[in-house]
Amino acid sequence: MNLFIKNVNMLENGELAPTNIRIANGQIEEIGIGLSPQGEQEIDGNGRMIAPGFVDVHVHLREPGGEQKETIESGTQSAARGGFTTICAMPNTRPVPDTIDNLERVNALIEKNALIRVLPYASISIREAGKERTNLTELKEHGAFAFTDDGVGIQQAGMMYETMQDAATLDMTVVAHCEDNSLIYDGVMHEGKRSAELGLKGIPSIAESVHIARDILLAEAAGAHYHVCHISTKESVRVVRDAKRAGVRVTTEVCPHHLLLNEDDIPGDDANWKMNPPLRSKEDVEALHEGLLDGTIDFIVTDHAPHTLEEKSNGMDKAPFGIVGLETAFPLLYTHYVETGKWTLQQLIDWMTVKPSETFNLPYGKIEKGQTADLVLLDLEKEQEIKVEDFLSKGKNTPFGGWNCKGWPAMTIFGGQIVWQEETN
Ligand SMILES: NC(=O)N[C@@H](CC(=O)O)C(=O)O
Ligand SMILES: [Zn+2]
Ligand SMILES: [Zn+2]
Repeated sequence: MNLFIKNVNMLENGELAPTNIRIANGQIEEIGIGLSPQGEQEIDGNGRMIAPGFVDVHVHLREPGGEQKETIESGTQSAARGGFTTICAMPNTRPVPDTIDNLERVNALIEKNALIRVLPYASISIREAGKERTNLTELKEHGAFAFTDDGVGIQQAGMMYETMQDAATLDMTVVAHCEDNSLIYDGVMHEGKRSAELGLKGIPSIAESVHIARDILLAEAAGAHYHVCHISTKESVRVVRDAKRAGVRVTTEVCPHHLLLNEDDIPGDDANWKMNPPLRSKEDVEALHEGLLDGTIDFIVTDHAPHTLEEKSNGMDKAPFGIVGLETAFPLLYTHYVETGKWTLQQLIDWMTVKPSETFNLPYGKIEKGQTADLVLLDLEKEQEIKVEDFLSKGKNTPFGGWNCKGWPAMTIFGGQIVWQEETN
């Protein structure tokens, strides 16, 4: 069924302007104020905003192997509810997509169960164990989006360097979770004032920044595109900024929670506040904001990391790292930064659509004639509390439960099909 989306507002040069969109055969066929329906199914936007479907290159879907936490089906439902139409699945699953067979298994599961586009990462090392490198050429041929061992850092500089050399030849990106294991000291939160107050072990900032500095020099030598995951410290921002100035092909991403929260917000020994990297200091958060605004940080990702209620009820010391994020990212950022005038709506939309797409050469994140019709209708006026029981994700692990936000997705369209819409009564 073709769609005619009428009475919507679209960003044009930073301003919202009324328009209509005709969708045929899954693609955007026409955009314009003067259009009228030609027998398509009509959707009345009622003046709400239409944006490109969001793109998130950092999502943990847990399948195969972690289906009690999330599945490709529940994770993509959650993504659709959050307004996302393209997500990239991290490879810290069981098995890890580290061989052709294991990657093809993921491809088959995506084909069968995904509601939106899922692009799978393949790993850098076998089982993400950091011992033996995977065959990047084969994994690229079988559809790997990029290469990463997210969840752990690559400890050996030599392994990272060889990976980057291969990736440069293959024109692929190396995506890095930066964490030097010799600098973690069994920490469960940021090492600072708050960890001392709570009597919990801290992860120092250098565990991240030292790895980024090392990798930037390796990327320069190898001539590879190197992308830093979930940047969180002020030193990391400085190092990436300097590297960009020096002409190194480095890009990076930041998560909503690292922009919105700092260590002082952690109320106590509650694992809904435990994630990797941890919530850092106020100064770190300020540096992340500066980095985003000056282009050092390229875009926003959720690092959606679902875990079970049981695992997360074990306190900071024992619970796994990670929080969910797909269903709260846009409302949280819209409410706290666009509504308050700190960012423009265009900036936020770009950081969630066209910027990640451009960084990874993906043909998504824009509303243009001939583009695949991946769209989200946003109700910027709708105000509602974040209720974990409403999440379509199996993961309910978030520190944002009970927060009141504006700017909720009302409908998500993927490839010209409605894949999610808010319940109206
Ligand atoms: N971010 C997290 O705290 N956890 C992630 C792993 C990761 O992104 O490093 C997970 O897989 O649970
Ligand atoms: Zn990570
Ligand atoms: Zn991650």
